[in-house]
This record gives sequence, C-alpha cells and structure tokens, in this order.
Amino acid sequence: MTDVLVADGVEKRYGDADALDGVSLSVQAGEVFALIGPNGAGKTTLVRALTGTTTPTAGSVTTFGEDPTAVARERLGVLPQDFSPPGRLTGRELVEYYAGLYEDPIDPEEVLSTVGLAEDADTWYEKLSGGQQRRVCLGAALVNDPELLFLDEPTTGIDPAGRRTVAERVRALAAAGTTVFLTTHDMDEAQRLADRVGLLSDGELVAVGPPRELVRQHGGDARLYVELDAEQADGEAAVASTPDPEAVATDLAEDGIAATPTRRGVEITGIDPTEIGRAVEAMEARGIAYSSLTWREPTLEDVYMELAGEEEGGAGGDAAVRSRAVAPGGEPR
Ligand SMILES: Nc1ncnc2c1ncn2[C@@H]1O[C@H](COP(=O)(O)OP(=O)(O)OP(=O)(O)O)[C@@H](O)[C@H]1O
Repeated sequence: MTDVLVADGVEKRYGDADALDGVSLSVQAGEVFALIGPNGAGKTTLVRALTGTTTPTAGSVTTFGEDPTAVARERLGVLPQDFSPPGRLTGRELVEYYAGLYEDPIDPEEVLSTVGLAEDADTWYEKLSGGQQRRVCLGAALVNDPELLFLDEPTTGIDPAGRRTVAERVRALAAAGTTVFLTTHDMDEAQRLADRVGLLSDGELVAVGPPRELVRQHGGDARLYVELDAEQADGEAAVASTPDPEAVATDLAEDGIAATPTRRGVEITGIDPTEIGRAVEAMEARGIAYSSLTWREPTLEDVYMELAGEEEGGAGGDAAVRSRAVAPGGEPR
C-alpha cells in the first residue's frame, strides 16, 4: 500500500492558540478518509497543511512523498470550504474555465452532469441556490480528474438527493483509484462513505479507524427506548395518567433489566435484539403500557458525542440516529 498523504506531528499555532496540536496520520492510495470534529477543531487547517496552503509551525507533511507545495496541480483537486467564483458566470462557463487551466481535463459536460447540474448549467452562479452553487464548486474540483481529492465540507447546503449523488461520485472515484480526503459534519455521510474516519478535537486526532471499528470501541451499547403510554388502560375505560418513568425503571430493575428513566419513558441497555421479547414480557407482566419501542444501534454520532465531549439533549428522539421501530409485542418491524 502506498501512503499518499503523511502528516507527522503537525502543529499549527495562530498567536497563542494551537489550531493543530501534534497531528499524525497517513492516508493510502484509493482510500476515502473522512475527518470529523467540532467547529474550530482544526479540520480546515489540517486540509490546508496537507495541500500546502499553510505551513505547519512544527512537524512535517508529505503528499505523494513530497512537500505539498511541490506537487503538480494536475494531481490534486481541492474544494475549499469557502469558494466564491464570480457571480455573473454560469456553471458551464465556470467549469469550462477551470477545465482550461489543465492539460488533460475531463469534458466539462460530463462534469456538469456528474454533479447534477446539466439542467441549470446556463444560469448565472449568483442566481443558483446555495446547494447548486456547491455543485458547481465541486465540479471545478473534479475537472482535472485528480489523483488526490480534498473536499472540505462538500455537501454543506446540498439536499439529500444531491448528497447521494456526491457520495456515489466519491465512491466511484475511489473505486477507480482516486484518494479522497474529506471533512464533514454529517456523521451519516462519514459512516457510509469513508474507509476510515479521523476525529479531530481541539487540534488533536483523538480517534482514527474504520467507522464500524470506532463505533464498536467508543459507540456504547445498543438501546431499547420505551415510550410509556400516557393513556394507561384501567379496567374497562382508558384513563389519562402519566406513568412515572422512575417507578418503571425501578420495577424493571427488579426483573434484572437495566433501565434508566427518560422524559417520556425508559431507556433499556445491556440487552441484545434477541432479548427484546424478555423486556416486553416483563413490562406486560407488570401492566406497564407503552406506546412505542425503538431499537437503536450505536452510530458514529455516538462516537463523536463520546469523544468530542459535546453531548447535548436527552436520550431518544434524535432524528439523526439510525433506529428501527419495534412493534408492540417485541418484534422489529
Ligand atoms: N488564518 C487564521 N488566523 C487565526 N486563527 C485561525 C486561522 N485559521 C483558523 N484559525 C483558528 O484555528 C482554529 C481551527 O480552525 P479551523 O478552521 O481549522 O477549524 P474547523 O475544524 O475547520 O472548523 P469548522 O468546522 O467550523 O469549519 C480555530 O480556532 C480558528 O479560529
């Protein structure tokens, strides 16, 4: 395996602040590497160090085995986080312009259709939506068919269908041998797209590995979320009452089920999917009525929350989580 990118003890200081504090990593040919981390963690600074637009205060960087500033521009594609081309040029004109800067570019029409802009290619850049503008910029970064592609938050502002298009394109490029280094705040995108993920926090790389491995190491347990039914059955008529999550958790603990109270129910940990039925039976035996059960596997977002120390909000109810609804009765549906 060939290391395309190597960072060794990279530090970058701005005044008294360390944007990067000793980052070491290597990325191999054909790999998709996603860098995640909170705002201000140093992601863009690391991209800039790797592309040679900023010089590390200490440590070293090599790209294709040489100083990044010495790498032929044909070999690199860079989509910066902020990229504002002239507003009175169309998407087609811009992609054609960038194609003209390279010796052997991809056909601009092919690039426009790859980024999903064929239909709006003749609209002025400033009249495109934010997501369409981002597609033009992505096209400009792809037009030289680079061996190494840096994408700094490529899908910010792009709608879900567009994200899928970008993901498919990135995967196809990697399959054809292009190395891709991207930054993203979209944990789902990083988890689905990247061969390896690096989590940068306060200028330090706190975890690196295949997403599944990071989730296994740092994601915590799977959980069964139980939303208690406010309308508890009481003999013939249903009466409005609010079951007490604390009391339910205590009851379940007596049955050997680890449950912690949440705002609208309880969160059960320490069971695997085959034991959902046992939890359901315990609740039914105790007359605990519930309105929904949700099984949730840990995700990269949990890794991020665990290691970047930014946990917010309570359990359950997170729209970004990958969860499976479970029908009352215990079977996943
Ligand atoms: N040119 C600069 N001059 C001074 N400080 C800078 C400069 N560039 C970045 N910084 C600082 O370095 C730190 C890291 O910034 P950077 O842009 O690399 O973070 P990031 O992880 O890309 O953040 P975001 O997710 O918000 O894009 C921040 O504290 C930022 O203010």
